[in-house]
Amino acid sequence: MAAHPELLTAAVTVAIEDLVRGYGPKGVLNGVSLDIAPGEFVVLLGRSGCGKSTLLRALAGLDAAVSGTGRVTVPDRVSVVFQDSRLLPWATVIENVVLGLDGGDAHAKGLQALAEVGLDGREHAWPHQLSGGEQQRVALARSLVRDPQLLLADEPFGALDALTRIRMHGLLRELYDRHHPAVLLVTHDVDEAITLADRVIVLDQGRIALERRIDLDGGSARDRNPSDPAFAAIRTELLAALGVPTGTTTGTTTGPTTGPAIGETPRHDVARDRPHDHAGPERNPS
Ligand SMILES: Nc1ncnc2c1ncn2[C@@H]1O[C@H](COP(=O)(O)OP(=O)(O)OP(=O)(O)O)[C@@H](O)[C@H]1O
Repeated sequence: MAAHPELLTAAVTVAIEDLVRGYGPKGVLNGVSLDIAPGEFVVLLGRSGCGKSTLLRALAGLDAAVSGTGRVTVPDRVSVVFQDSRLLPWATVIENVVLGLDGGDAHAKGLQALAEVGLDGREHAWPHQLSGGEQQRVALARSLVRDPQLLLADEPFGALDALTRIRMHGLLRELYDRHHPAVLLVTHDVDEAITLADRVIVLDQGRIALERRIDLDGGSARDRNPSDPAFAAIRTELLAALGVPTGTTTGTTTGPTTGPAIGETPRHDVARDRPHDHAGPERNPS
């Protein structure tokens, strides 16, 4: 979908108007309208198959094969991070980060981005020499080096172990606070959504079932603790919107060390099965 920069105002970085998408006769998105403000961190939450990735792919311009109507307005600089890092195996870390980047300062920018994700000194490594978490750090560096106005992230931490995932939450928030792009992040994980988002959108059967602003932060410091009763209340609300009864464990219980204590509501992952492997054209892999 083409960008329409003339329509973007200071108040809106993304505008989605009555988006309908389907594969063949199958309806996937059934009229989604959503605006994202500049610098707003929006998390899209929903069960497997509800259309999260389809929406994200529409914003990334990766839905050429999908029929539909509606209008999507995105800024010029959009970066995408997927669940797998999609690094080129035959290119070094720095080559992956700066691939396609113009300008004589590309290398320096790449090194700076790698330092920001904690990988200084690893620029000459090959992707296979990195852990999964490190590969996702490279993917983040590759997206940030392009100074995106919009960062799209499709379950970027879904394949990582619980501890690495928590570290990546911290890193992503740090990078976000420094660069402040608008973000749309897709996840199954309710606690991840509450931890990261300014606003959570619950998608159900291709429609927005709930929009919830996350207003947990008192002062300037961001301190969201899954054991906090206010956090737990939002979790209950989101789970209800997802049709999950309170107190029910519905999937993996990869509880973080900062997560609920024993006896409290367990971590909820609303996936019913493994996420799909989204094969298809990759116009803008970073
Ligand atoms: N390339 C495709 N061809 C046909 N159907 C597809 C294709 N990609 C997705 N679908 C279908 O569209 C629906 C929505 O898929 P989508 O990947 O957007 O869901 P999702 O919410 O991201 O799921 P998950 O959390 O499991 O990744 C699913 O029923 C899926 O089977």
